Amino acid sequence: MPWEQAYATARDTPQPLPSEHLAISTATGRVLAAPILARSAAPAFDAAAMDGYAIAGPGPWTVTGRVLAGHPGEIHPLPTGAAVEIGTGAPVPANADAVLPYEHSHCDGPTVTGTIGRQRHIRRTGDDTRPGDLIVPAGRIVTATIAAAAVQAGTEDVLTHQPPTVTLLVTGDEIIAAGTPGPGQVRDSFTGLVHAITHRAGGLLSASSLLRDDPALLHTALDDADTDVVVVSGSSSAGAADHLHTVLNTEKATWHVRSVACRPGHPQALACLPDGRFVISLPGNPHAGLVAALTLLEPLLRTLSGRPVGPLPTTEVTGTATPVPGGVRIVPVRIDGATARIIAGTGSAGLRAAAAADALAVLPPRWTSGDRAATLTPA
Ligand SMILES: Nc1nc2c(c(=O)[nH]1)N[C@H]1C(S)=C(S)[C@@H](COP(=O)(O)OP(=O)(O)OC[C@H]3O[C@@H](n4cnc5c(N)ncnc54)[C@H](O)[C@@H]3O)O[C@H]1N2
Ligand code: MOO
Repeated sequence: MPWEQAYATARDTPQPLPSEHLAISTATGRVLAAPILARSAAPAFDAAAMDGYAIAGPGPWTVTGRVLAGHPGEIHPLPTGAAVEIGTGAPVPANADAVLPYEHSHCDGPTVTGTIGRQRHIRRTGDDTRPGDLIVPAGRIVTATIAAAAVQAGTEDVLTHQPPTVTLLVTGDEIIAAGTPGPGQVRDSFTGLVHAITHRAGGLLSASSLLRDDPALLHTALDDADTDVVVVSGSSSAGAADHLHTVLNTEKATWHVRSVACRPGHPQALACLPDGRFVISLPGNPHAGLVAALTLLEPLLRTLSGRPVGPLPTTEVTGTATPVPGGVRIVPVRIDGATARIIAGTGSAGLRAAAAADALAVLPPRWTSGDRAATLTPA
């Protein structure tokens, strides 16, 4: 399958997960399934914008009391010719015309004098937001600022898409989770990468384990994975220890992507189990696995989580790369202004070039230096 079609299939095959009500304080990072509307006005009452005196009518004024923010009890209307000392954020008595800041007023015993300027220094009820006003539309990711604006407007719970949950199964007899590899062993490179890409795409990596190359173990682990998506690293190819395709066929999975015309990463795959769980196969070579995670896992999770997947950015790419007949070559690049330069010495196993890169450029079959190419962003 062409690389572009594989990316579009991962993006377009799933539906966003159902929505659920959440307390706004726990909704940061979720995608809104419904707009946030103001439940109450902000400010909720006429409030002083300065410390000073609330005054009614023409001066001089007689000070009759003091109102600070959080004032308990009733606040009486201010008779003409009267003033109350007032603090910023305190409710302004009815009938007050303005707040005179301390620095624009003079107090002599019970009498205050001063000049009302152009500014009245009163924040009127609903000046910022009225009940029913749109705070943000559906589809936006809840940020801390959106959450703060929502509570300011009296909205304490929101409707958001559920985040897709992910299980990672790292296969390979040679793979170790930590420490220094012994002879023939390889330290796992995928758990951190899959965690970061899952998180960036709005998902949750809720389980992760290492599996020996044994089809029965893979079967059981797939059956037991109680998540929306199962990611399997390694075991994607044709070797005697590569069981994933056989196991998925036994499970009667539907293949959506099975081998992609790209290097690195051609054995990557996307399938769906009969119960609706998605399985993504990341080739074991770490650079190939990274490419596959950006090609299939990220767009799949973005759609499941309700995030829009816009067109990939493109940039002018310079340098040399070996073309892939009938497919795309994916290369790490350093971006310098409007141009991306290919980092030399890249293969499908090592990640050093990808670590030094700002992006991975997707070079089409007839690409020559200076042509534009789509880019993916490593996590
Ligand atoms: N006869 C063929 N052989 C291979 C083909 C092919 O088309 N025909 N494709 C090659 C390509 S391309 C890739 S990519 C790999 C894919 O291999 P698998 O997904 O089956 O993975 P393994 O064989 O288990 O491992 C390959 C390689 O990656 C290392 N690896 C695996 N998991 C991890 C991990 N978690 N962290 C770090 N490194 C890992 C593993 O040690 C191997 O070196 O197949 C080619 N062969
Ligand atoms: O996926 Mo393989 O070489 O294309 O690493």
